[in-house]
Amino acid sequence: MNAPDPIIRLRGIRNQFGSQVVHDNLDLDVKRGEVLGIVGGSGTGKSVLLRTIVGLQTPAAGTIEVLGVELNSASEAKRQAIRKRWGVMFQDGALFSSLTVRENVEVPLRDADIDDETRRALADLKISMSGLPYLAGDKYPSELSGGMRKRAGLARALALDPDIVFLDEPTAGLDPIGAAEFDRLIERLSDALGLTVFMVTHDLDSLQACCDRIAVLAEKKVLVTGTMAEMREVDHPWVHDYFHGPRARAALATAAE
Ligand SMILES: Nc1ncnc2c1ncn2[C@@H]1O[C@H](COP(=O)(O)OP(=O)(O)OP(=O)(O)O)[C@@H](O)[C@H]1O
Repeated sequence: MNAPDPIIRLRGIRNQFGSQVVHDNLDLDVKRGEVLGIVGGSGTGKSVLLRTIVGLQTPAAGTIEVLGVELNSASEAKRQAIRKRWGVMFQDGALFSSLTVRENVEVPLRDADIDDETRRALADLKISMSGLPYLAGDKYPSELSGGMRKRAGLARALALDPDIVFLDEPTAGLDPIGAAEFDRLIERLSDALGLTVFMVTHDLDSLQACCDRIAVLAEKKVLVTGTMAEMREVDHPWVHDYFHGPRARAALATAAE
């Protein structure tokens, strides 16, 4: 069987802020159905890369193809249609504070041609899929813990039954038990829904627990991609230190338990 086309295909991406070049000639393929972890030192442009793919940052050069559509040359209508095929969960959940959790999850569904009751039921379904208690739908973001806010952000990202979800540091700020639960949730959702997950993370436990592949950002590009085991064989100072450091050893030991 031929390998499936990449669901996301980046070629020659350049991002620059003033004289600071963040990405230069960056290429990346994300395969359909995989959970891809994006790692790299602080400031290597992981979040900028995520923002570039979802259209919040316009690159100075390069092409971004999602689901076979080159976004920068596509018509606005085509771009809009592709945008509905993905969901994004930002670090703090990025919820509207004046709306309840259910209303937040309903926001992406507002343009859909469905009645209020169906919209509400769909929102409740995504809330429960994200592991939140049923009553959480009536709460405001300020009434939730950080971990629950992240789950609410995930529920909103899942609102339109996306093909792809983008997660920016989903386990940052969670305690180890909450982080491990979140990893399991991502793994389950990806398996059950065939979701492609693009996850920016610093969390070696997450990489070990739920990523099929890892892409390392360094030297302004995707330096290397591969499995956790393959990363441990890479001869590059940052990659070596990261995947052989004490935290990597702890993550491997936890996974082996
Ligand atoms: N809107 C912006 N204007 C100017 N510089 C920016 C902007 N957004 C990002 N940068 C710069 O681009 C670089 C990459 O930022 P980015 O947030 O993507 O890094 P990161 O790899 O996600 O880092 P971290 O792991 O610390 O979150 C940083 O030096 C940052 O200051």
